[in-house]
Amino acid sequence: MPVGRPDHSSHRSSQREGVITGVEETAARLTWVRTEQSRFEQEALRDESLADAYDAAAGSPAPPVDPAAGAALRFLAASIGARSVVEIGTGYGASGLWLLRGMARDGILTTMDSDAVHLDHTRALFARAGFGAGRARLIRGTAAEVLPRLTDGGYDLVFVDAERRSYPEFLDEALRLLRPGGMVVLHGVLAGPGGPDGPLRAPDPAETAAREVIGRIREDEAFISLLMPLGEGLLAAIRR
Ligand SMILES: C[S@@+](CC[C@H](N)C(=O)[O-])C[C@H]1O[C@@H](n2cnc3c(N)ncnc32)[C@H](O)[C@@H]1O
Repeated sequence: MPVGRPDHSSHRSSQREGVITGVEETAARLTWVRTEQSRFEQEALRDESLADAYDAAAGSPAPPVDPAAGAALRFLAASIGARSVVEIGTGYGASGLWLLRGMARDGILTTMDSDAVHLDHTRALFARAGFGAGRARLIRGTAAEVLPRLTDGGYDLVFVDAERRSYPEFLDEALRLLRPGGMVVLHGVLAGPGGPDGPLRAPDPAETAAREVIGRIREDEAFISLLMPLGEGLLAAIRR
């Protein structure tokens, strides 16, 4: 019986089918993930105050954390029963509201922004949401001006969402402010078109700074850390 070339065609077509099935499964899974995420987002936006914050920030140069990242902030604040929280970068108040919703009922949020218009908007927003002056301190100024006035070791959580090129300095300040076991959370650490091997373009100072804090936190055994691909990248770390 002549021995012909082995026929791989059925194997190839079943491989192709396998690949197609795999692609379809991945696509179906992604659709499901997006659907569930958007359900969470829709749920969050039923909260009128949050919806106001997102409306006010739309198209502004102070983009809010997206609802998935906001829900993570609320969760993190609740998980440590945060009573004293510092926020760098108030914006139009979305992240502040998420934090307040997770904090202990008598917790106080200290939030700062260099822009008075953002603070005025957020003060009114917080008041409408039931968080008056007793629950939130809104301070006008740059982080460099305000942070040195805050007490060492006095805070449970520090959230950073402003001027990424200053993240290394903000991390140093956050570590000074946190009590032992406190948590620092930085937003935007995965923003930008960079990739694992570095972008094929001139280095961007904001991205370089973000990479520096990711590296510092990852390599320092004093931290228990978590990098979440939510929003523009949320990096949380607890200092033992
Ligand atoms: C990305 S927005 C914050 C969005 C806000 N966290 C939210 O989720 O709604 C950044 C904010 O930081 C403020 N900002 C930028 N650089 C700052 C600095 N060095 N110190 C204090 N605020 C700063 C801007 O005015 C802007 O309102």
